Amino acid sequence: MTVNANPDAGVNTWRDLPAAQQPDWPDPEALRDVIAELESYPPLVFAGECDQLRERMASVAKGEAFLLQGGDCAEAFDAVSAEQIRNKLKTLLQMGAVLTYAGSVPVVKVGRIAGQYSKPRSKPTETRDGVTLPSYRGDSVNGFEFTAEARTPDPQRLKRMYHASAATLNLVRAFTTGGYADLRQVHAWNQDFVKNSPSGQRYEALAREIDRALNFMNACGVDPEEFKTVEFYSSHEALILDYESALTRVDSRTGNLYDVSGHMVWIGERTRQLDGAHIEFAARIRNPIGVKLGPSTTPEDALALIERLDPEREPGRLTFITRMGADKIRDRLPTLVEKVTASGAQVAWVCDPMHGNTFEAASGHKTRRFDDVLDEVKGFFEVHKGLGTHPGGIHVELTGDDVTECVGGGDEIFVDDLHQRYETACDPRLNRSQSLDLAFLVAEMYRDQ
Ligand SMILES: O=C[C@H](O)[C@H](O)COP(=O)(O)O
Ligand SMILES: C=C(OP(=O)(O)O)C(=O)O
Repeated sequence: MTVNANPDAGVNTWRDLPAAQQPDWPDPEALRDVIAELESYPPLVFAGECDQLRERMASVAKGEAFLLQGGDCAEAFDAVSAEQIRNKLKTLLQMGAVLTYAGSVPVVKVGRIAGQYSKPRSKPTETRDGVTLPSYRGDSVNGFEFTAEARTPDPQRLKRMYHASAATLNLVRAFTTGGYADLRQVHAWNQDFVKNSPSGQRYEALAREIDRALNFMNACGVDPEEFKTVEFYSSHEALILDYESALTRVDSRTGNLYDVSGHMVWIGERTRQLDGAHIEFAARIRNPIGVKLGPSTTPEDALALIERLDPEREPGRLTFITRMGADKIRDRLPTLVEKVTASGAQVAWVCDPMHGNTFEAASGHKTRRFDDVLDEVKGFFEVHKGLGTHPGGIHVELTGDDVTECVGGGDEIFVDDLHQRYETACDPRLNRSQSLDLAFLVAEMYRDQ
């Protein structure tokens, strides 16, 4: 059970510090009313589930498990549909099955889902044809449409984020525990991918091996019930601190604070200032925490983050999600990993191969090359292999739909195809086939490791 946090519990200490990337809410009183209402809402997740994920992440940090974290760049209110949620989940489960088999380790499955509604932006405003308006900051803040009305931050959207997250999580829980996620079913989807897509055929041998392994388990009399459910967790960037702190509660078992808006939350590259509000907020809660580390991160930054967020050096508490770019990972990551390892901290190292590899195509679309994404993951594995440390997982922006946002992949998307189904509201995602491609290729890398 969690109960509302009283102000003395430390949930609001971030308010005294500079908070980057917060919206300019036009009406502070309206915001206060929304916060008060959110504070009265029931938790979206239980503190005990966050503890369980922290234990799973401890296995990742110790080299005994692999993290698969993925989902939309920005979830959208009008995409809270059974079909879209199912497609995303299905893709993640298919990727998870391949990685589990090839890596022979448990795969911890975490969605960028049920709360990923807020976006940090490079620029506070956007100008089109001489008109300047606030940038789109995610459906939790303002609308995507380029009109003054849509772009004005509206705190009522924070309540919509809560309800959209609740509806999504409800369906995810139903799918993952109600039989839809049965491993044999997931494997059958993978067999379809291998059989029916040109890129899938390259993975026929691996798919056949998985098939034989499942048949073997069956023949050994493994209880089919064992295959029926899957552990799946939610995560999002803890960006809008008024929302995150309104959903922070005291766990009645331990007296600790938990952000019950999601199981795991992460702090982004643009908001991880050591003396800033986001790190202060993250330091107060007991959820497993991720921090994004871009190419400018120094070993001193990483060690200071550990000191603030994981003073007890507890495996599972802190995950470093590196997003260096394919051209920098082999140069920047080794020193970070070396110095952190030498300090005795046991963090989980996870590779986000998306955010360091974005560029603008001639058509004006923001895109990423599948080959760069793959190369960053390769670099990540190489660095860890060289240092004898554990490549703990991948963090990917993806969708279960056949969008055309990233170029390349086995069923190749060309720059000229980008306009066909470019649906993201912010950054380009891997589509279903590119995501499965990535899973099979990462599985091969994990094996070689
Ligand atoms: O998803 C991450 C960030 O929100 C995004 O990369 C920022 O994009 P921008 O540079 O278009 O603002
Ligand atoms: C904004 C994001 O990433 P980063 O903080 O690494 O730029 C993100 O993952 O949505």
